[in-house]
Order: sequence, then structure tokens, then C-alpha cells
Amino acid sequence: MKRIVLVTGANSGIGLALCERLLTTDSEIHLCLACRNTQRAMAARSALLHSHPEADISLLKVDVGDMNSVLEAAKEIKKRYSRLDYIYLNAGIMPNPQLNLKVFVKGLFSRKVVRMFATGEGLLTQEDHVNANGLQKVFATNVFGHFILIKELEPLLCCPSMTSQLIWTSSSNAHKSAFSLDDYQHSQGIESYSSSKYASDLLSLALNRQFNRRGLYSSVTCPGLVMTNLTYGILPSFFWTLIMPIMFLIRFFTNSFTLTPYNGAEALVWLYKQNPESLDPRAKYHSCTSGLGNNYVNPKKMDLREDTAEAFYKQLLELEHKLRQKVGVAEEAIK
Ligand SMILES: NC(=O)C1=CN([C@@H]2O[C@H](COP(=O)(O)OP(=O)(O)OC[C@H]3O[C@@H](n4cnc5c(N)ncnc54)[C@H](OP(=O)(O)O)[C@@H]3O)[C@@H](O)[C@H]2O)C=CC1
Ligand SMILES: CC(C)=CCC[C@@H](C)[C@H]1CC[C@H]2C3=C(CC[C@]12C)[C@@]1(C)CCC(=O)[C@@H](C)[C@@H]1CC3
Repeated sequence: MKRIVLVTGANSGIGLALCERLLTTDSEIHLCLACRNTQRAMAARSALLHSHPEADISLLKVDVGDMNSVLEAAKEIKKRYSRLDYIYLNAGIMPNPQLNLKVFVKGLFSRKVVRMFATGEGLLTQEDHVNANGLQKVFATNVFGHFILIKELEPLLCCPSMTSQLIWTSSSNAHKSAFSLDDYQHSQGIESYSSSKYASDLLSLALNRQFNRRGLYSSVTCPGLVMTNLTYGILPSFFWTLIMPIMFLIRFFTNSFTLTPYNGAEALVWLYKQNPESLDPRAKYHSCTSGLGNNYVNPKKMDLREDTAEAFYKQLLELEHKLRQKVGVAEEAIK
């Protein structure tokens, strides 16, 4: 029986490299590319079919930052499939990133320089906005849209006598200090990306508590620093090109400069092959690349509290309830 794998944000960067690698790893796979832009999704499908002509690939239109689009997409998935084996919750944004040069230069001469390059802690700020659902855009895209998708697809993910896996593309940039239960959408701060990634780590932990007994397992990964559209948004591309030799040099000091989407997908592919019951719900699985370019996976314990994860999960359920009422009222008004 073919394994059914859905990947959000599959049309570029780490998501696309992941799809390519999954097709190489497993020929008995149905890949569903869940993307917001049909043309970009079709281009990705063509590229994948070029290298894997026999591959079974379908497209699904979904904007994970838009509640209505997620609900529509979930309806479509339920029509197409009776079960799902894997969902890669990979789509993500970091809008209007600003590099804090002062912190960067200070960091270069501090003892924390390696950590600074590995996590980007404190180096980046973002400007976030409110979306059409009244949610902070980064939270809606990186966390809440995926949460709704999982909730909607619960019957396909929790099937008797089989296990399913949720695999998040989180980040080592997820920091406890950027997240607060009182402002979990991060409407007050300027580190919405870091907050959203910490939120996804908390959510993954809570999902394991809620769903493991029904055969659904959730894991988080960090792909390392990868050159993708997301990182090209931080500094102009000519600058990245200029510093590329330095980036390869930094690899000898930190294994987190994976740099290519192929390398960045290492932990995501590794998790595909694991028995989910053997995984640690408190571990973040990091894609690593050595100075000589060898890839491997390094699990690291996350700094998470079970009670915070539970409280956050409750808040998400309340927000879901509120928004479902809003959507319901809007649908009634149209009728
Ligand atoms: N690059 C890096 O160094 C790191 C990246 N990550 C994470 O990896 C993930 C993938 O990013 P990466 O490959 O780097 O960057 P890309 O920008 O190349 O990929 C992001 C993908 O997400 C999609 N996407 C964004 N918003 C939405 C939305 N609202 N609905 C549906 N799809 C959406 C994009 O689609 P579209 O093409 O239409 O914009 C794109 O396919 C992200 O979650 C990111 O946070 C984590 C750590 C490091
Ligand atoms: C390499 C040189 C000489 C300069 C680049 C400095 C920064 C632009 C760069 C250093 C560490 C990087 C980093 C990220 C973005 C770019 C840096 C801040 C991320 C925050 C990108 C997104 C992620 O999710 C993290 C895992 C990255 C961590 C490191």
C-alpha cells in the first residue's frame, strides 16, 4: 500500500528538496504538494517528475495563513484520501526581517559567537501584520493554520492499527524568551518568527500528549541555516554570494550551516524512516553538515515545560472555537 505524504510549502526551498529526497527514498509513495500558488506548485511537480518520471504526485491549493483556505483544503483532502501517513508542516514565513548589526558585531567578539551563528539569537527582528482573520500573520502561517489542518484531518491521521507522523520544520531560532502565553500571537514584540517557532515546539509536545494513544506522533526538526527564499529575504543576494566562502569556513566551527536545501532536509527525511514510537517528544532533530560536507542528524533536548504546552494547547482550542463561530456566522450570512 502506498504511503500518503502531504507537504506544506512544497514548491521551494527545504520543502521541495524534501519531496525530491522522499521520492528517492521510497518509490511506494503518493506525494501531495500543498501550496498556496498553483503555478509555483505545478512548476515544482514538473521538476520532481523530471527527476522521477514514475512518481505519483498530486497538487493541493492551500494558504495555511488563511483559515477558510485551510478548511476548504481539508475538505478536499477528505474527499481524496481515507488516511494520511505523514504530514510535513513545513510552510513558513519570516516577513520584513531586519539584521541588528550592532548585536552582530558585538556577538562576533563574544564567547557566544558560535551559538550566535547557529541560532541567530537576538540578531533578527521582524515586522508583522494582522491578517483577514484578525490573527498575526506569522503566527497564523507558521502555527495556527497547521494546527487547524491537523484538527480537521484527525480522522485520517488517527486510524486504527496504523501510526501517522506530523513533522514540523521548526528552527534553532525558537526561543523561550520570545514567547509568552499572554501574547502567544506575538502582537506586541518584534521577534514573531522566533515566537512562532517556539510555539510550534510547544504544540508538538502537546499534540503528542493528546494523540499518541491514538497512533499519531509529532516531531520537530531544525534544518540549520539554509540558503532559500526565506534567507535571501534577510540580506541582498549579492551579499550572500560575497560571503559564501566565509559561510563554508564557518561550517568547521558549527555543524548548523547546512546551506543547501538538500542538506537542510536531512532530519526531515531521517524522521520518515523512523518508528515514531521510538522518538523522543522533547527532542528537536537537527540537520547537521560537517566541515567536510557530511550530513547527519543530531537530536537535542528542547527547553519546554509540559504545563506551558498544555496551557498553550488550550488557548489554541479556544481560538479555534472563536474563529469557527466567526466563519460559521459568515457562511450563514452568505446563505
Ligand atoms: N532557510 C532556513 O535557514 C531555515 C528555514 N526554516 C523553516 O523552513 C521552512 C521552509 O522554509 P524555506 O524552505 O527556508 O523557505 P522558502 O521561502 O523557500 O519556503 C517556504 C515555503 O512555504 C510556503 N508558504 C509560505 N507561506 C505560505 C502560506 N501562507 N500558505 C502556504 N504556503 C506558504 C512558500 O510558498 P510560496 O513559494 O508561495 O511563498 C514556500 O513554498 C519554514 O518553516 C522556515 O521557517 C527553519 C530554519 C532555518
Ligand atoms: C555568515 C556571515 C558572515 C554573516 C551573516 C550574518 C547573519 C545574516 C546570519 C548569521 C546567523 C544566521 C541565521 C539565520 C539567518 C541569518 C543569520 C542571522 C536564521 C535565523 C534563519 C532562519 C532560521 O530559522 C535559523 C535557524 C537561522 C539561524 C542562523
